[in-house]
Amino acid sequence: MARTETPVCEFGKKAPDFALPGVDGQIWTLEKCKGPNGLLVMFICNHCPYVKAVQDRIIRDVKELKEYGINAVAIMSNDPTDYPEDSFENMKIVAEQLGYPFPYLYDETQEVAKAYGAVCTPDFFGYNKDLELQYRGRLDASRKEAAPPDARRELFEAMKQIAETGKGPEEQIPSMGCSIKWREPPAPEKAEKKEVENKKSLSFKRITDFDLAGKRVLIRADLNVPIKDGKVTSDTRIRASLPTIEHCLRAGAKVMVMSHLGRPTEGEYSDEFSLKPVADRMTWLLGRKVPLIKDWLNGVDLHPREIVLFENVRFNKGEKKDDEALARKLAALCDIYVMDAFGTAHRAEASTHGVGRFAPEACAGLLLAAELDALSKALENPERPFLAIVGGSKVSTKLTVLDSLASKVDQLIVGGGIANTFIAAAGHSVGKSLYEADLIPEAKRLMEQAKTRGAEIPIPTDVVCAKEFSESAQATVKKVGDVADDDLILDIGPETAARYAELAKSAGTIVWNGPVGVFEIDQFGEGTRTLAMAIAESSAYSIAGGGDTLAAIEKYGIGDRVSYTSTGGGAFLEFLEGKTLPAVAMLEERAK
Ligand SMILES: Nc1ncnc2c1ncn2[C@@H]1O[C@H](COP(=O)(O)OP(=O)(O)O)[C@@H](O)[C@H]1O
Ligand SMILES: O=C(OP(=O)(O)O)[C@H](O)COP(=O)(O)O
Repeated sequence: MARTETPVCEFGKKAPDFALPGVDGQIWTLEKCKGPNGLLVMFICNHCPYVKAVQDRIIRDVKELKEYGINAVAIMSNDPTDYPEDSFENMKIVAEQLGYPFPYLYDETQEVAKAYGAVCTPDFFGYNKDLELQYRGRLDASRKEAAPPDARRELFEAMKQIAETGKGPEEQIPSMGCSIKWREPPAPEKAEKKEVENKKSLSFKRITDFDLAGKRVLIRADLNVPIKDGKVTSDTRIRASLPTIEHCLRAGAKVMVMSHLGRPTEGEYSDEFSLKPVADRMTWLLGRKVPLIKDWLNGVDLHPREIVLFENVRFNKGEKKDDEALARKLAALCDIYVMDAFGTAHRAEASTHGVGRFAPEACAGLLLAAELDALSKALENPERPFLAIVGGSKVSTKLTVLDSLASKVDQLIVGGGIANTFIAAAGHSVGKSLYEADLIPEAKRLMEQAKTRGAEIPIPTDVVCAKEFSESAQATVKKVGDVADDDLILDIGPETAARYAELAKSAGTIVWNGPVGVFEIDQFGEGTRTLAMAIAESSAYSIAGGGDTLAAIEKYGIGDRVSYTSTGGGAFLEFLEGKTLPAVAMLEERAK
């Protein structure tokens, strides 16, 4: 999502005409849209955070401007292929839900955006009664977050002035937003970051090798996303899974999607780990109902182009242990099994591995194939110094990969529960913090090993502690040697964060998995925020991945400044280690 600013206003330029379909079923032209004293043409879309931040202000301003004889029209010109939230169907839903008081039009060919010279969403064009351009500035000081309620209403004031005098203000501050998603992007950035050619040819079947019409297709996606109060708080993994799902639906398949969520007790249903919020979010993104099926092991009847989501695979006994009987049951549900869960490809479980051994056909989905292609290319010849940042809470999964990772990278920094284990290994108290006592000897060995190579795994010199794990807990910065027995270390301290940020700024390549603190709670998020900003500002090629890391990237708004974001965390660390991921090994085996 590239951030873009609008150019200066070309005063007097005439508004290009158009005839576009609206969400109300009508065709709208410039003449039909215009008000007695002028017209506000807005290029907006559904998915862009800059638009979402001001939707309510746009509605307010448009309503009030009508009183001054100014009408408004909104045009959506994005290619929805990679942004299904922007589909015409979803435009209808958004317009209805928010009660847009203006026509919302779909510019499918993108010709209208090109004729206007629109660059981003939101991009505002304010015209006087003769349809001459008088304003090309922003709505107000909002960016991805809404500006304070008393922020100057720059767009409103300018349009009011245009209604009254026919002229816009001299001083105009450009609008900022996500770039328009062009069908044939000229953007070198996109080519550089996403269109990675497949140098290492991977020997497995791909979904595009099959005729899917009428076939029962079982897709294993990784929809393990953060959820709070029954709502998905970061849907990046869901959106990344949609191209495969939409490909299958378009091809006329009967589509069954399965995923895990969190780590529930196997064999037991629990509301806490239900995929219900995910089904709701998918319904919204796809613009069609995605029913969640609770009892699915014995199969479901579907028509071609129908889709269902199966309830959490980890509610099934035997899932984690890759139980053969369970895997055979899953395999019997389909004609083609599609492994698309890159984030879980490092797990040999019944739904990621066993099922593929027994299904009539097994292949990789679009996401899995794209991730493997992109990561192989990006890591082929990394620019040095090569820095890895490993944090988060999955200590046993991640600490054990550090061994081979340490020999691949020039610098390794640790955070979260992993750093706590290293702090304990260095002989300090970690109080009641998350750490893995069993892995202290391994952490000591890694530190020794790094020293003999003349390298170092630095441990934090200061940390942020609390007495309890809660949103209202008080944060106290302490020297690492001063942690009390009843303390929880929940973040790296400011001195440590600044040191790590310097390393990030001077790196040639950065891989980042795992927040370095409990970033979901603001008072323990400063370490992760500092590091995220340093990654964003660094000229290094940066790769970041992991369910919660993606959420942190979203929270700190650096998505467009990370070179490549992967949906995998542990999976991409293991891939980086050089391991063949079990799910990929299974696909390769099936292709023999
Ligand atoms: N010091 C800490 N103590 C407890 N939890 C932590 C700590 N630091 C980070 N975390 C938690 O780790 C979680 C992310 O860990 P993980 O799942 O390993 O990352 P990812 O999903 O990006 O691979 C976050 O929810 C964060 O709150
Ligand atoms: O979130 C995931 O991994 P990640 O935290 O390493 O990104 C995957 O969905 C795998 O989940 P798991 O580590 O519970 O097997």
